Amino acid sequence: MDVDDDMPPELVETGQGGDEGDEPVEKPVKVPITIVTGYLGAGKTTLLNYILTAQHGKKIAVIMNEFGDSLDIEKSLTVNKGDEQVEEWLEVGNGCICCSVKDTGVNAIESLMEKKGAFDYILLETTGLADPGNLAPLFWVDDGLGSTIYLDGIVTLVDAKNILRSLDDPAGKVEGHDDHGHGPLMTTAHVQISHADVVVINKSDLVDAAQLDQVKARIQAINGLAKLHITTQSAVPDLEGFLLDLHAYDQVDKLDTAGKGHSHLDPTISTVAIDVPLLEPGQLAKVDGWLRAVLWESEVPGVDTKEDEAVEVHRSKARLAFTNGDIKMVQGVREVFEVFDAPNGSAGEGGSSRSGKIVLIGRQLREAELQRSFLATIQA
Ligand SMILES: Nc1nc2c(ncn2[C@@H]2O[C@H](COP(=O)(O)OP(=O)(O)OP(=O)(O)O)[C@@H](O)[C@H]2O)c(=O)[nH]1
Repeated sequence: MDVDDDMPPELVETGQGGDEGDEPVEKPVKVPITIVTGYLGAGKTTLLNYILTAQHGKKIAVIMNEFGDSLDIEKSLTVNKGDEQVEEWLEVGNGCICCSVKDTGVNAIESLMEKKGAFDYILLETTGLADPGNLAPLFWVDDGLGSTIYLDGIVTLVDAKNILRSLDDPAGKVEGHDDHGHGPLMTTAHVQISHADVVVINKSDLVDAAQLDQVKARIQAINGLAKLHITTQSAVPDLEGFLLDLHAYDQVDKLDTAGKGHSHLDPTISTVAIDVPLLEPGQLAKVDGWLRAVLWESEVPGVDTKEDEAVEVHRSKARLAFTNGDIKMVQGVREVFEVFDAPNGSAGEGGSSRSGKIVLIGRQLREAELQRSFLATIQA
């Protein structure tokens, strides 16, 4: 990797005390972190090696979560910074970083940056069995906590030859999602795709055009929002916008699902889009309440949902337009969601500012029912 050792550190020292007069207030530059997930053998290591050798001139920390069979108390984090490889030991309670590190993971990465200097970018490779929905909220740290890292997005690699089999293989049933023994099979492959902001369909050399189309259609049926890239040897054409600088959690740029999630090609997970009319400012609380019912309680307000029909939302995004000209956005992963003002000058999706949309990705999402429930709630 081409690293200029004289490159100024990106982490600007925070000013001490408040009496510097005209001194500009120095704030730490936040370092984006992308979570790279994907089934065993999909090509994650190939991707990370590809990034480390690409001539992009950025200092990128690649954190590989070495995960063996045993539940060791310590896991090795191998961090590649330029030519230098350093080993850091990260304490975890048990299991892998994704399910047990919680705040420790963020702290460990921050202390690593303190010791080793700032990176432009951090890529965190998860184990093949990781459920990114457990990991993302840990790195989606509240601004108020003053973290020096922020979650930029989730990239999922899939193996074009094996992904359809993985989605239908009962051996891959994901743990920690209670469906009361009902409902179609949900595998680790499902949750890795449903949470993804970018899906890289790798090993495209091992399938023909028709098989590739089938893979694409199935993935889009699950996650109608993710960007898809087709690769061999994990060679993405560029880094920015493909793997880095995704801003998947602090912007809502496009909510164009174009009906992709409606195909019912996947029995388990779908993407639904709910039209949101122009809202009065006072209706925001109702929208918030509706989202809480759906995301927190797994309920669809006004619908008597049977236990085995409970909704489970993995990813949510929304754009809300108000009569006073305000545009608000919603970002969510599992039950964690955030409503924020659209960045200045952004209409959010380049569309009309007089209407909005809520897009949900998850299990048991019945679009017409959700649409009716939403309208009834905001009009009540
Ligand atoms: N044919 C083909 N093989 C590939 C491609 N990309 C990677 N491979 C090979 O597939 C194997 C698995 O790739 P890895 O990058 O180790 O996959 P991984 O996702 O890191 O796998 P785990 O560490 O087991 O989770 C390696 O032997 C790679 O050389 C590709 O596009 N086509």
